[in-house]
Amino acid sequence: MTESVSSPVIVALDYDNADDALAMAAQLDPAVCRVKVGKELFTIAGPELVRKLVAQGFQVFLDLKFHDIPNTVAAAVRAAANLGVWMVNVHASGGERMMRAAREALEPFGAKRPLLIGVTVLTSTAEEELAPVGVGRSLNEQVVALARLTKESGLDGVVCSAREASALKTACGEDFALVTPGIRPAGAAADDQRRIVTPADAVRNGSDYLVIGRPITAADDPAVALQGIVKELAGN
Ligand SMILES: O=c1ccn([C@@H]2O[C@H](COP(=O)(O)O)[C@@H](O)[C@H]2O)c(=O)[nH]1
Repeated sequence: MTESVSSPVIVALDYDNADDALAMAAQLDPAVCRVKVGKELFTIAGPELVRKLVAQGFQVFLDLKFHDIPNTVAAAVRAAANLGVWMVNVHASGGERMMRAAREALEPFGAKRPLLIGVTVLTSTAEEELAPVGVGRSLNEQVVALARLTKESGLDGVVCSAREASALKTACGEDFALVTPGIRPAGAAADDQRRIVTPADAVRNGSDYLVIGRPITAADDPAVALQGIVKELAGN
């Protein structure tokens, strides 16, 4: 696995087959960006594809957002660590006992363990969608509360929108990693995302890692799109 990666970009390999994902990866440099395998690709291509990406030198974020009873989540996170991934995540709303079980499952991996991250509120969620699912707090309050719980449970950071990054650095400290999807270059379509931020603003707000899918993978030339984003960040 590449030890140092020059940009904070994590390219979301959201494809419905392994060949397309590997073709995209072939256009990427593991010294420049990381890659993310999510639910669609993992369901279709499974652990073999993850092993291939790791063998190619990529730091792989396995974005399966586990949410289950503590014993099941602990076992799933352990299985992810055995694949050699760099980062894995669980839903913070699974609660402290679930998150602590996941963290403890990684103890035997020592310094080689993946980063363990809690998902706060999905970047596709808008303020008005919280009340119907029983959340009475404001979106910002909910994100901060879940991030604090994630930190108290011993995890390394959270997934959030870069809109909340500054508040979370204040609430949880500089070392608490902020992983932010919902990144859109100026003028790009929001698609199904609701809390979007440009790459440069995300870094200015305090994001540590920028998860970017369609603005790169659906571009006419994905390598050029990535280069443009990396350049924008370098000028930051
Ligand atoms: O809150 C979240 C958590 C995960 N994601 C994932 O990130 C990418 C974003 O892709 P885009 O094409 O750049 O919108 C995708 O894989 C999501 O599953 C997220 O968007 N928001």
